[in-house]
Amino acid sequence: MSKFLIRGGNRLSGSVKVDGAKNAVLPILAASILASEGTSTIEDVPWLADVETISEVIGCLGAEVRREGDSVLHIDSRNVNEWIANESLVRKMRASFLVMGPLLARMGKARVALPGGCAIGARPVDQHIKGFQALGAEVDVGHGHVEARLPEGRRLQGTRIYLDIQSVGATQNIMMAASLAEGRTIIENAAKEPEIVDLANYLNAMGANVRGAGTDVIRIEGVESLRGANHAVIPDRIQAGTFLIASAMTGGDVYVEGAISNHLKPVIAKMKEAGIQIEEDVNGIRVIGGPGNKHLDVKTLPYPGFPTDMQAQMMALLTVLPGNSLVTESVFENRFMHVAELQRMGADIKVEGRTALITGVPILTGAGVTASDLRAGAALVIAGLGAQGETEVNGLHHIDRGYLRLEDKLREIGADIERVE
Ligand SMILES: CC(=O)N[C@H]1[C@@H](OP(=O)(O)OP(=O)(O)OC[C@H]2O[C@@H](n3ccc(=O)[nH]c3=O)[C@H](O)[C@@H]2O)O[C@H](CO)[C@@H](O)[C@@H]1O
Ligand SMILES: C=C(OP(=O)(O)O)C(=O)O
Repeated sequence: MSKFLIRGGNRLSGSVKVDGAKNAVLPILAASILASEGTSTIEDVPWLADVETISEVIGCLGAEVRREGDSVLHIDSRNVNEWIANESLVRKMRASFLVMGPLLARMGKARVALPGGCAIGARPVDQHIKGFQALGAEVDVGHGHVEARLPEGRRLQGTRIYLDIQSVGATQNIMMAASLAEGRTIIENAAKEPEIVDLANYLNAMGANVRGAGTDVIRIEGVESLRGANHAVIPDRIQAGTFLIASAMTGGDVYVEGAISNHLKPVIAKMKEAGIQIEEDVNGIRVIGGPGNKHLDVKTLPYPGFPTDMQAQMMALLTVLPGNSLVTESVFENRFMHVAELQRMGADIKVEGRTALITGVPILTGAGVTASDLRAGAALVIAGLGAQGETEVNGLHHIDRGYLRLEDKLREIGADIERVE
């Protein structure tokens, strides 16, 4: 088992480059199996554990996935001929469920294991299923699987779908399926995340007709077939936000190259509110100083609200801001697993339901801690960078799902961090 050893206290400084977004590339690779002609070339692909998993999932369905260099993938999906996704791979990663919509549209039937919950919540897929049913599929849920079928010889039928929750994954799965449906589909109360826009851009490059992505009404005119296309993945706003907060935690001066400030508005606004200096330009974001001198209230919400995927990292920073800060997690019901670990490092946090009250302490102290999920892990690394003494972060497989060479990147900007086996 590997772990990070972090000796806290170094001020971070310099420039760090953002990779392509994990949460954009996963649906894009799922969508690539919609192409019955041509090949896709996807650039700025971060070769993360999750990206490897989705590549294996589509590989088992008959797609040929070839890596070129560090960040390019070529996908040939012409021979996709399987309709059952590999169960052990799906169980490994929830986002594998995103192959359900494309498979159903391409093959007329699909079976994918129920992804189940994880450390942050139960994470049901009822909105995905509601979408497939509205598009004309018969859906059975049982024995740990979701199976969807179209009547013999029929295509999915365009329809109007109102999502009860602005679910990112359900919006993506329905968008992908509807791209090959007969007629027009309208998704109302759709999620508006930048990763949805990126998926729509890729689908449109494949020959789909998706309009309105990034708003809460998405219109999709179905087409008969899609072809492979070239696409460059958007920068990872969560990785970028993690570096911004890591720098602030150490009172550093870091330029996060490639970060799109428009995608990070709520994070930047909160950091400025805490008294941290942030400079934005077209090529990136610079954060100067920190950790800040004023407590904050933060509530997670669907985009463009404060991202739940930045909640844990922000909480790490709040542990050392003066006064009482409040964090309300409204997207997932159980995303406070990092609290107990931050407490081990001296943080003063009380949790009541979905709200955490954080009373700032002057400094955290290094301790042995364990990541329970991806962003909890990032929060513990941030805490370790600012803490006095040595912090040992275990559970690195969670962190590796979403951060490429995190320790190398942090070391390049001055952190004292190493991975030991
Ligand atoms: C791979 C990926 O892109 N993951 C992101 C995606 O996850 P994911 O797509 O799973 O998140 P959703 O937006 O679907 O989930 C939001 C909320 O809706 C609930 N829900 C969702 C679907 C459904 O059918 N029924 C239902 O009740 C979930 O349990 C959760 O409480 O968006 C989340 C919210 O921004 C992020 O934290 C994840 O990092
Ligand atoms: C929760 C996350 O990912 P996933 O939906 O893949 O679990 C995340 O990226 O923070």
